[in-house]
Amino acid sequence: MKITSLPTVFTEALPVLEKINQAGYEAYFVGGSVRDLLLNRHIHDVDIATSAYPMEIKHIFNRTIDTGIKHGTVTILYNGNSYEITTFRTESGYQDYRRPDHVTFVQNLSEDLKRRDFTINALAMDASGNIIDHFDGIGDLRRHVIKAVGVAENRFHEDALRMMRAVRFMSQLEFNLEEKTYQAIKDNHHLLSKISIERIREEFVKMGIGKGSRRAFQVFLDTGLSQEVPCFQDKKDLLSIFPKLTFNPTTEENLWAVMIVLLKVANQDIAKFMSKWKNSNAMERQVARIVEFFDLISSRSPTNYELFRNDLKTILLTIDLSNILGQPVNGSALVDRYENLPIKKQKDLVVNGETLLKSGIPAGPKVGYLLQKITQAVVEGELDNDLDAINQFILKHE
Ligand SMILES: Nc1ccn([C@@H]2O[C@H](COP(=O)(O)OP(=O)(O)OP(=O)(O)O)[C@@H](O)[C@H]2O)c(=O)n1
Repeated sequence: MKITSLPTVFTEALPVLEKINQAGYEAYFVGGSVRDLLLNRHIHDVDIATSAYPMEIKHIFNRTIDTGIKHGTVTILYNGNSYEITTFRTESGYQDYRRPDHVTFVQNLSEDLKRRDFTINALAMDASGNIIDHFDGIGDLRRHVIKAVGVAENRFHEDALRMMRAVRFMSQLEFNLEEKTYQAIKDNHHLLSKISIERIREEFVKMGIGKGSRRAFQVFLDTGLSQEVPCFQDKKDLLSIFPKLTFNPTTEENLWAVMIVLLKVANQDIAKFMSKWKNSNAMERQVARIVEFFDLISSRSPTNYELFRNDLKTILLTIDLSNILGQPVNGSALVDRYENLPIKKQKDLVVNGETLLKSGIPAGPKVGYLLQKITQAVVEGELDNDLDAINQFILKHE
């Protein structure tokens, strides 16, 4: 197969391939970019594989960064873009089912393609647009199948994360798992426990927000992979709800929001669950806001109006909460309600603890009690956020 019309991301990178070729070495576009080109999907960057050694690449290009010389990778800067160029290699010395300890450079592309995870990822393209496909990756793209290169079990023993990648691609591409690949995951799911949660999380999130997430979740459960993820170990029932949802989360925040709501419905410890994921601090803060926000919605007694943020509005508008909360929830009505709140944060209230003390309320629990009553009445629209009105209200409730 020959591709005659290439997107810019490739045409911009063609001179890089040509320069390597002119120096007497082979060079190809490889991996996800070739797969996505054939699927007509958006391509964010291209990776290059070559017969040249890293030192030779450093001679050919002026501006280079030693990204992973030991593993054969040099990043080059060319015409305002950066490209990762990796020497053809096989991987050996896998210990702990993680990344290889050392790699062996090889002189032909064929060996390099053989070590890759799935047939659809073992494609290469030369500078003239010819596709090199030793494992019928093109056929599998047509059949919508994720199939391991060679013996599936071996691929997963080399890198157990590949089992998560399989379900992630299933979701992103809306593909099926080839039978032997599926069986190999089922037989080897326990190997996933060797992989760090950070690497699992990256694939889990991609799986959770892909178009085929619900089918992928089912496989994540059925193969036993979910059992190997610490926070899901005792949550089979909870996870089984996911494939039945009537919508797909499309952002990471939405995915966590769905998880949180599911945990809430099941009355489970959200903080414990979330801490096991080792999310970034920023995501943790976002998650905390989502948790409090759902508290707000389900209890219908808002206490902290600062929690209402535009980004959370999206969740309300895009997720069918009725489905997960098991009670009718009109997302847009809730958005309207919160948007039109007389006060959106505690500071907006014309009184606070100090002003109440100054007006003669004795120090003690009464202050907090009154403040809460006032806030609630203002939020519910029963009381104006006005000093006179509030003073009248205090007289009645003292
Ligand atoms: N555990 C892994 C990770 C990667 N690869 C190979 O390295 C390529 C590049 O990997 P990566 O950039 O992580 O993923 P992509 O397949 O490019 O997918 P995406 O960019 O969508 O994440 C893959 O296509 C695959 O050939 C592999 O064999 N095993």
